[in-house]
Amino acid sequence: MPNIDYIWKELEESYRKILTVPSFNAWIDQATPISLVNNQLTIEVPSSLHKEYWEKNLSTKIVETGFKLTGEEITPVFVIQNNEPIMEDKPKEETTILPEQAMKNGKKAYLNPKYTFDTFVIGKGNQMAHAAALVVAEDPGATYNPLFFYGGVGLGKTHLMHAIGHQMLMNNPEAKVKYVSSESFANDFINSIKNGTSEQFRQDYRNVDLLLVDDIQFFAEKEGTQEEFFHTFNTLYNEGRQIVLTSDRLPNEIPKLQERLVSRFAWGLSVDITPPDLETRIAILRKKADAERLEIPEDTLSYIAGQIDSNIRELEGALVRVQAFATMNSEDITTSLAADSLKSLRPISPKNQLSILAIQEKVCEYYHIDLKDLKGKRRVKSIVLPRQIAMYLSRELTDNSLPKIGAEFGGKDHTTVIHSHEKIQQLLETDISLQKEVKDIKDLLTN
Ligand SMILES: Nc1ncnc2c1ncn2[C@@H]1O[C@H](COP(=O)(O)OP(=O)(O)OP(=O)(O)O)[C@@H](O)[C@H]1O
Repeated sequence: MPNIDYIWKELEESYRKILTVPSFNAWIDQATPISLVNNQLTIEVPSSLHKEYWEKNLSTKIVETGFKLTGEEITPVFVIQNNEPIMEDKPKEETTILPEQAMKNGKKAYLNPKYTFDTFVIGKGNQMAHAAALVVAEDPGATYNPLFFYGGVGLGKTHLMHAIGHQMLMNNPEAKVKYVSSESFANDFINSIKNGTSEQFRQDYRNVDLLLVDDIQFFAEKEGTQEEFFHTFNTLYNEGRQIVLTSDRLPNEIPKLQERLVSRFAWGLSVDITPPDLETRIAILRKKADAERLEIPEDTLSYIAGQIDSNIRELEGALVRVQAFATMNSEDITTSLAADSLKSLRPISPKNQLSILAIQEKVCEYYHIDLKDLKGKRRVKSIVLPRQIAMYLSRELTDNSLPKIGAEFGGKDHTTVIHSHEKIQQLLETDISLQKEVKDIKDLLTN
């Protein structure tokens, strides 16, 4: 009987022949064979979404190949990884270059040619979002409609959205893809009313195969735009066209978003993108450095990745800064040069350095209460207010998502965090002593 490594290698080879490079990277590369016992092949995958996809689309191949190699019936069993980070230690797949036609169509659809699946590094915080994006790109309108990405600033939501557009155009160059920010949608709508071109507006938005709308939190409070978007959504959805949306938070957390939109957005799949872990940040920098043909030692990449822990846009900015600094001084890029060039960045990004725990501890110290109580459920006023302040500050001073903040407060729901944030925000408008207290705590935290 051939061993598990041999069988897996053969399987990889056969998948390579039938899958696109992004699909191979998303499904096969992210899976790990664990054991082969009594003809049962156990395979570890990162999420339930991966498990479903494997079971539905990829497992027949295992039975087929297994039989060819062993003469026996091999049964695949999928288990979900125990939150292990994914390390990029496998050789890189060759890059797919966008065919010229797909590139042209992508430009027409306002897609950034750099935001493809190939340039996207898969890591712990985004592997589910990446997999969902791929499913939608390969089979638009069929599985997750709408697909909704949410998460903090600069974590790759727009990138994945564009990648879906590019992939769809690669598969079908005739596909009509439209990408807009929610503000552009609102502006187009308002202009169409002003110029009497409502019919054209509708044609533009309702005759597409894929509509990508970025940052829909900016729909908040725009009644007319929401109304129009509601009809656009319905038309596209009813015709089986794919809709992909992004926001910095879940639909039900967007203030003044109409209930009927919130409920429609929940018809599909909402996926959170969380900040990348250190390995992923290093992998992103390495990919970027390779693309720019920069010579950077590994330890320098690790150093830079260690400086910026939540926003990938800032991470890329740091690399550009180091590169510019090296060019200006005609020096090679080393860790000490990176440290010099990033020195001045550090004080202006306290947002990245504060942890929720640091905020909680400072608030406890300030109000003389126990951390246990702050994170607990007691509803006495002397604890409730500091708890709300700590949640407020966690939202204001860190990039953590609402669910993450809730979790750090003894497993509270994200809606509790929203409520607390709103409550303190409201009080701060009029309550002078609270203004002073919050300012004192902020000063203590940032000095
Ligand atoms: N996993 C990743 N691999 C490679 N590059 C990434 C990844 N995630 C993000 N980036 C890069 O980081 C930058 C910011 O990403 P993007 O604009 O997609 O973030 P966003 O989540 O849409 O942010 P915002 O909330 O500001 O709209 C882009 O240049 C993008 O290419």
